[in-house]
Amino acid sequence: MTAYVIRNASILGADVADVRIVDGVIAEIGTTLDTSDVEVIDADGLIALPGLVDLHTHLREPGREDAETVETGTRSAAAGGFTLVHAMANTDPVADTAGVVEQVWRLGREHGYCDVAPVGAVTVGLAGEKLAELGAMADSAARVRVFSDDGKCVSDAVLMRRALEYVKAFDGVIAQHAQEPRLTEGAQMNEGELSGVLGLTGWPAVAEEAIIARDVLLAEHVGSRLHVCHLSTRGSVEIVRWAKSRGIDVTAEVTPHHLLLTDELAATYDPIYKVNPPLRTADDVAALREALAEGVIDIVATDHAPHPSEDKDCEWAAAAFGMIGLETALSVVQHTMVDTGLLDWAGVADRMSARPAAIGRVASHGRPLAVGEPANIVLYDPSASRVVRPEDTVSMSRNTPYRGIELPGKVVATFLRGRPTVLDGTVVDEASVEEVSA
Ligand SMILES: NC(=O)N[C@@H](CC(=O)O)C(=O)O
Ligand SMILES: [Zn+2]
Ligand SMILES: [Zn+2]
Repeated sequence: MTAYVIRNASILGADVADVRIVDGVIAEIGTTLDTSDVEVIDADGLIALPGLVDLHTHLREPGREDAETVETGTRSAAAGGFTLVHAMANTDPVADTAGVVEQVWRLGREHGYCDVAPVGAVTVGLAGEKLAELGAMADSAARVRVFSDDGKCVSDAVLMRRALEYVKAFDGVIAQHAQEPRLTEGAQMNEGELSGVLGLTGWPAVAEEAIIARDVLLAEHVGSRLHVCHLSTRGSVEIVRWAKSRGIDVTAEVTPHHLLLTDELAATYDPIYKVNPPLRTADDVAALREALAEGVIDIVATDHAPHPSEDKDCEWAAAAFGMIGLETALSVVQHTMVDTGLLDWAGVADRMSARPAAIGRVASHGRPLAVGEPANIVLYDPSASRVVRPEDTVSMSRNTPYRGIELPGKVVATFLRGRPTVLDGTVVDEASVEEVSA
């Protein structure tokens, strides 16, 4: 394996140092390291962060390979600075057996752009009727620890209780898509004054908050671990804050789009802004940013949801919910959290690498940048900027809500166990990379 010295990187946005990578591991960190017999990566002006970890990615394979595959989705992830993504279970077939999760895990290993940790479904076929083989998925080669019916809510309280109880045996977590189904029948956008004006059925905040309130109480009752997917309202923040103050083992994520965009975009009737949960108000956005800074919201997760143009380029009511996000996540977090003074780069590393790995119980990612640790590293230029163009995306799908928007920052390089998956801002093609040792 090629050895590297990354020269003059600002480690977590602080001290400037050189980083030596040998055999996939951080071998030395210091100033003016010897560069004989290594490839030198010039990181002047760049920030070094630990490889990012996404707890919520839709890779679409198996079943919707016209939207994304494990190969294209992990390329997109690498381009965004990620070294591990958790692949959501709402595929076709659903990832509700050891066989399917092992297939997804194996595809991730084969393509090698970033690691893939499959999420297992909570219920068979996401149908919300009976528990899937949680234990078999946990014991499989994929070692599943995160279970979710994402896209659908586990709305039956008894099933949710059973699932929370079951995963305790292997330290798993239930990641809930908090959406009370009866309160959101036919829902199209955030419920408020604007939904009335636009004539689109509203998705009230209470539909999210009621499920989160129920679930934190269930998690407390059975002494288990709950994770809240894509939390989107001020009221949800207050419930999670209350639950944490009681010692309930709950964690929560916010997406980049909910940190930046608001429901007013629905007035365009452009379904690029149609997402679940819906874009909320500016007041919600302010609450989400503060909660992420404070740590009440633990992590940023992309909810990268690729859809082909035929599922998005149609009238609002008929369009699919979801937007892509892997390649813009770090830029949106810089814009909303760092450039606003709410979070420093060490905080970004915590919310986008260390904590998501900890929630997913993945020991080999989210590690500090320190000697002896696996060389999962992203080099990021915070002074760069770009106007987002859908045609520049590495993802197979083009449904980015940031089209035409100027965002700061650029991922210059990503290293996965010492092997560059991105160099000079470009994904390193498989053919030209060295074989990773198994
Ligand atoms: N977020 C979305 O709007 N869509 C997701 C499902 C989900 O995350 O709930 C999808 O799978 O497309
Ligand atoms: Zn969801
Ligand atoms: Zn999702």
